[in-house]
Amino acid sequence: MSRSPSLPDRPTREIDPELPDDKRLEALRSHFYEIAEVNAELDDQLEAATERREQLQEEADRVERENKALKSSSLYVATVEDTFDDGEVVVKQHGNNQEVLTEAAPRTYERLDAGDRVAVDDSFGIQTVLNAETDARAQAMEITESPEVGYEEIGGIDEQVRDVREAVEQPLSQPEVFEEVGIDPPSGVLLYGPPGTGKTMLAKAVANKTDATFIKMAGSELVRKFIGEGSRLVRDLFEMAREREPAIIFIDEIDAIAATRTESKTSGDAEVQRTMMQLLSEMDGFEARGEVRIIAATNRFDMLDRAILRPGRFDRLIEVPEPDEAGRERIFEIHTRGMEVAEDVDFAALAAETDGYSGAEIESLTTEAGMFAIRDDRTTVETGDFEAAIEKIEDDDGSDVVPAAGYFYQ
Ligand SMILES: Nc1ncnc2c1ncn2[C@@H]1O[C@H](COP(=O)(O)OP(=O)(O)OP(=O)(O)O)[C@@H](O)[C@H]1O
Repeated sequence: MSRSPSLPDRPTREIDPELPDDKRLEALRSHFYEIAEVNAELDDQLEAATERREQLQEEADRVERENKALKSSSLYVATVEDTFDDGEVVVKQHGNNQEVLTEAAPRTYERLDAGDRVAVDDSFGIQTVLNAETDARAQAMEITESPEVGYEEIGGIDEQVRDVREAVEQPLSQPEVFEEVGIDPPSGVLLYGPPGTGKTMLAKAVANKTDATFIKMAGSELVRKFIGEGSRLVRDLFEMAREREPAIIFIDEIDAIAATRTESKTSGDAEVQRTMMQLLSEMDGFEARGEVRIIAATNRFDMLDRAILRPGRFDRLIEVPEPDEAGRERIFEIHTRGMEVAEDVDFAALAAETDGYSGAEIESLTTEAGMFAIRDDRTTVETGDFEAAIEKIEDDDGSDVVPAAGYFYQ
């Protein structure tokens, strides 16, 4: 923006009252001319300022119009492939991968680089350059600075907790131990087992214990929601983790991007392949002793492409099974800690009755029991409430709770 011009000095002149009249008149006249000149100069400046104000107002109106248009119409996300000196730009639209030569307004053009993501309208006019907030990156990743989950809140999988602490926590909290012994800690840890058994909790608890940033990305979302952006988001994920060290990267439902290759050659498959290749290359280029640890989880171990299990990738496998009876009893205790529970409620008996329940199912059972107490106008939850909750859950399911079907271990 141009600087405002400085104002001319105000002319001052002392006129000696002793001067003869004609000399005084002459002096006054020339003072008057000086003032008139300054006045003319100020007039010019005022005119220029008014003109500039009009320009700025026009600019403000234009930005407001653009803003409204952006809010009211749907735009498509595209990636800049190439820029040319004359303001022309090649963009590739996400989803259908259509490449288009378009033009960018000079102001927008100045900010564009190949690889940037932009929003384009129906006629491929570039409306805006996407920044970090509007970026898929922000939506695709869940970032928590040291999540509030402790190991003591995880029941029935003590052995798994110990394994994860050894493989993920220790390399972060005591890297010197690995250095002294001269070994690299496991590169990545894969937690596998049925849904709702505490895999996410475990990853969060490690982040909490090590004061690490927890960055979660769901494989299924990469494939469903961010079509065309998977490999870039995986790159961003690792970059983000490096920026926020110490960090735990948690890739949930990794089977969605790392499933065994199928015969079909649809473009969707190719996209998933690219995402997985990016993941593998990120892991291969990873500093094993660094301050970023990677945990992935899956309910479908049988579907995984073995390439991701090679040494230097997910080379530590930890099975997180459904809790056994003692584990279920512990989980009942954990999830009723904050509840008013009648003295005679027998968690061991409830555990015996809930064969096949996962941690997540026991959690919803305790909530359901609490609801029965509320319906009955009580603040204390009784055995009958738990029984009613079990009945309700099993009725809703149409049968006994069955362990998640369709996954197999090695
Ligand atoms: N072992 C457990 N001890 C205590 N609570 C548990 C346990 N497992 C699951 N839960 C409860 O269930 C919720 C969901 O568990 P979590 O998200 O960790 O499961 P998950 O194994 O990651 O499941 P998914 O495979 O479906 O992502 C937790 O927030 C917790 O309240």
